[in-house]
Amino acid sequence: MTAGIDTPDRRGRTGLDQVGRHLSGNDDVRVRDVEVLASDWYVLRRTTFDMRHRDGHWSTEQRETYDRGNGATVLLYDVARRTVLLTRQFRFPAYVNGHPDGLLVETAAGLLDDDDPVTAVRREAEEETGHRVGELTHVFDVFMSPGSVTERLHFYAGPYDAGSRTAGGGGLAEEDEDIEVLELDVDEALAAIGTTIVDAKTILLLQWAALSGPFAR
Ligand SMILES: Nc1nc2c(ncn2[C@@H]2O[C@H](COP(=O)(O)OP(=O)(O)O[C@H]3O[C@H](CO)[C@@H](O)[C@H](O)[C@@H]3O)[C@@H](O)[C@H]2O)c(=O)[nH]1
Ligand SMILES: [Mg+2]
Repeated sequence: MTAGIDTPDRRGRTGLDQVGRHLSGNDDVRVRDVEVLASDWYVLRRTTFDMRHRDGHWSTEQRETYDRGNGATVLLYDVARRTVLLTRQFRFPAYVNGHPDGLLVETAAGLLDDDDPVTAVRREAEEETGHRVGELTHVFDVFMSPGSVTERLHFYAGPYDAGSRTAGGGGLAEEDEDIEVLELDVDEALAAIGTTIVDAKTILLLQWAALSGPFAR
């Protein structure tokens, strides 16, 4: 009996070794085995598969994949005041990989957990920024790091103003989240790309907003 495989682990999960075994969309890929290497919080798997190359020969490959589920993110914008509402929070993976203090400026975002993307993005926007988003524009759904991380991130944008504010934001105290809410002039935010704004989802949304979204000229 193994927790997470045939009995629930401490997060209630079973069947963690079944994911990916039955893929059938690509005749040139045959999955042979899935091993769970780690599942303390999210799940790291090693998958062995046969792959037919473009010249016709087959090889056996192994790939590790890190599975945190999927996520959703939203750019909150105010066209009249030309501002965007962002967050700042400590991100250990960025800190350990060269970011000077690990405090990343980001659009509000979170994992879907068991919700659909629209429900999840409304929940995260309110928890993190304290604004209840009304209308939402779907922008695109994107693989953020397709060589190793399974996540597909769902992108949205929606207006905010003084009237959409319901609470202070800042994240969930019970999850120890500590999230600062940051209102920036959109031109200042665009100018900060590559220096103080180095989070991919945030850059994608800011550039979309300037090119074809609410701040397009
Ligand atoms: N105990 C524990 N908690 C964790 C761990 N990893 C994450 N958490 C907690 O899990 C929660 C995740 O918060 P969300 O707001 O749902 O997700 P997110 O980390 O903001 O993710 C968003 O941004 C990511 C980075 O751009 C995106 O990858 C993701 O899709 C989403 O948009 C946070 O409370 C975080 O502290 C862990 O290893 N252990
Ligand atoms: Mg979050």
